[in-house]
Amino acid sequence: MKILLEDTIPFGCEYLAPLGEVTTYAWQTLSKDAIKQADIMAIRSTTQINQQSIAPCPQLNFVTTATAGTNHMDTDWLDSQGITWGSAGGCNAVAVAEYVVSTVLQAHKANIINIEQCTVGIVGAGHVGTALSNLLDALNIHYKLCDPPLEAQGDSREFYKLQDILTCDVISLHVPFVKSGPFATEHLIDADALAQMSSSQLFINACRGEVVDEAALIARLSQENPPTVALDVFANEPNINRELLALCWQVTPHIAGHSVEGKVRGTQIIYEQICAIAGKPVQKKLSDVLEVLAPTTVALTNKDADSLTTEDLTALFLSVYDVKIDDAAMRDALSPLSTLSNDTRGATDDPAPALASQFSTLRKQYRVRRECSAYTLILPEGTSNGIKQQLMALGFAIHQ
Ligand SMILES: NC(=O)C1=CN([C@@H]2O[C@H](COP(=O)(O)OP(=O)(O)OC[C@H]3O[C@@H](n4cnc5c(N)ncnc54)[C@H](O)[C@@H]3O)[C@@H](O)[C@H]2O)C=CC1
Ligand SMILES: O=C(O)C(=O)[C@H](O)COP(=O)(O)O
Repeated sequence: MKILLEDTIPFGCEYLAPLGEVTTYAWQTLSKDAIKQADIMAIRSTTQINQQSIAPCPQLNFVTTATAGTNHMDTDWLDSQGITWGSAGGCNAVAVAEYVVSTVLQAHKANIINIEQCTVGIVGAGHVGTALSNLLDALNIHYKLCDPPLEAQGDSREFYKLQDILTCDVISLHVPFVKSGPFATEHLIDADALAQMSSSQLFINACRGEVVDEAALIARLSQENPPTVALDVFANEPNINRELLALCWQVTPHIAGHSVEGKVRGTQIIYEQICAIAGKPVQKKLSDVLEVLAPTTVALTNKDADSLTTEDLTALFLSVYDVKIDDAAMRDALSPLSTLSNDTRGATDDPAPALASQFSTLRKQYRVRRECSAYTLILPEGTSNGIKQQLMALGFAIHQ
C-alpha cells in the first residue's frame, strides 16, 4: 500500500511506516506523478483536493486530512469517484478553545472587555464551540451558543439567534466554511452584521477567513466606533489581505489549532483510520510520542478562595499559552512587507508573494505549544478544593 504523506503531519512517518510504503511531500511541490502511484493520501489543510489538483489518480482509494476543517477537499468530487475520505474532527478543539481564552484574557488585561461581567457569543457549537463553552464554565464566564443545524437536530442545549450573539461582549466564530445550502457560512458575518458591532465588543475569527466578508470588515474598521478584532484566519490563505494586519488588534497565522496535542491527535486519528483500511491493529497511542513535562510549582495570591482570583488565573493561563507571542511574531515577520506602499514600488516589487511565503513559513515553523492538560501543577499547601476543581476543569493535573 502506497501512502502519500504531507510533510507537516507530525510523527507521520513514525505512525504510518508500519502500514505501507510512505512517501512525503510538501504541499507547494506535490507532483501529479506521486499522486498517480498513491493508494492513500494523508494530508493537512494546505493540500487542495479536487479534480484539477489531483486527477488522474487511478490507485487512490482513501484521502484523509489530519484536521477538523474539510473545506480544502472537494468531497462531492471524491464521492463521485468512489474515493472514500476522512477527517480528524475534534483533534484540535481544545487548542482553539485555549486560543480564544488566551485572547479573552489579553483583552481583559487591555481593558477592552471585563471578564467579570461579560458574555461570550459562540457561533458554532460543535467540537470547538463545546470545548470553549467547557472552559468558560470553568472560568465562570457567561456564554450564549448559536448553532441552527444542531438546534434543528434537537440538541438539548439552549441556543440563540445570530442576531442575539451580535450583542454579546465577545463574538467568537467556530463554524465550517460552507458555500451553499440552508446553513451556508460564506460571509455569515457581512457588512450588516459588522455594522451592529461597536467598540465595546471583541470579535474573534478562528474558523475560516471566508466566513467573514473581509472587504466589509476593512470598511468597518475604518469607520467610527469599530469592534476590536482578533483574526487567526484569513480569506485566500496564504495570499492574505495585507491591509487587515494593521487594522486588527490581534493577528495570528492560522495557528489556533496548532498545539502539539491538537496536531498529534490529528495524526493519531488518521493513523487509526488507515489501520482499519489496511486491516492492521492499532498499536500506537498518543502517549508514545507526547513528551511528559515535569510538574510546575504555582504561586497563588489567595489559595483559600473558592476559585482563582482573576490575577492568578490570568498569570497561570498566559504562562501556558500567551497568544500575544504569536501576534508579535506575525507582526515582526509580516509588517515590513505589509506596509510597503503601492505608489513607491515597481511591478517587480510586489510584496504579495513574499507575504504569502512568510505566512506559510510562520505556520510551518510554529513553536512548541502544549495544552493545559500537559501540565501537572504543584499548588501551595492547603489550596482550596474549589481552586483545585477549577484547575482540573481547565485541563490541568494536580500534583498529589
Ligand atoms: N484556526 C484553526 O486552527 C482551526 C480552525 N477550525 C475551523 O473551525 C471549524 C469548526 O471546527 P469544529 O468545531 O471542530 O467543527 P464541528 O463540525 O465539530 O462544529 C461546527 C459546528 O458549526 C455548526 N454550524 C454549521 N453551520 C452553521 C451556521 N450557519 N451557523 C451556526 N452554526 C453552524 C455545525 O452545526 C457544527 O455544530 C472547522 O470547520 C474549521 O474550519 C478548526 C480547528 C482549528
Ligand atoms: O483543523 C483545522 O481545521 C485547522 O484549521 C488546522 O489548524 C489547520 O492546520 P494546517 O492543516 O494548516 O496545519
